[in-house]
Amino acid sequence: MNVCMTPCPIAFDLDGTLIDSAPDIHACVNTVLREFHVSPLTLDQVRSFIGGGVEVLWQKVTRATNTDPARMPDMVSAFMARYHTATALTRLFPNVKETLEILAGRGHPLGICTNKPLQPTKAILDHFGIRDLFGEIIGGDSLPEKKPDPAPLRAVLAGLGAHPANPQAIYVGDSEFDAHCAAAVPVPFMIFSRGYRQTPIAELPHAAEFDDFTALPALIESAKSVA
Ligand SMILES: O=C(O)COP(=O)(O)O
Ligand SMILES: [Mg+2]
Repeated sequence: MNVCMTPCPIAFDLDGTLIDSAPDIHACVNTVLREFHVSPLTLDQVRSFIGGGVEVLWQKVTRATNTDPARMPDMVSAFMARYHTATALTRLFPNVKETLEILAGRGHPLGICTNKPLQPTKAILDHFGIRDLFGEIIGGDSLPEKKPDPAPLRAVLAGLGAHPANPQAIYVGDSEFDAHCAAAVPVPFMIFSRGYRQTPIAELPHAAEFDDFTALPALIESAKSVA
């Protein structure tokens, strides 16, 4: 696998990595379930459904609530109508903004590769005043493919100036979708351990693990010496 040459492009996942968005997604899901006269789900349930994008989320919601899958398109539409304004309960994970500013200040081109649709992605980045830090943003509906397919991450890295056939870059994320996507590109994957993954970290391909964003710049620097 290629190693990162400083200052290499760095792509970030969004939900469960930069932002703790599960409370807003949970509230939004339950508002729609209420509208459709379906019993609500817990925050832990909804958090465990995040990572694959909106369709995967709603497949899991309809399964967990024993809802007729034929109702899913209407529920997804009702959810999407609310999703881009669902920012009130979302927080940046600690030290995210400071760390992004440090990495940008060192010259790393930064990007976002998320399965979250583009409109709510841009809305939440604007909400936190961090959208301008990212030179390329690919959402779950930007391309026909979603993570774990490598196409979205390849598109982000190409947009950040990485060589298409030889991307010397790093991906930072929290989930199974991210780990397998990075392995398929391939680029080294750094996993944020406080996110929404369901699998033990040891079972996921990763180059490094961290639980506080203040540790990330040093991990990225040390990736230069990974053989
Ligand atoms: O919206 C989702 O389900 C996942 O979003 P993420 O790719 O930023 O984790
Ligand atoms: Mg995620």
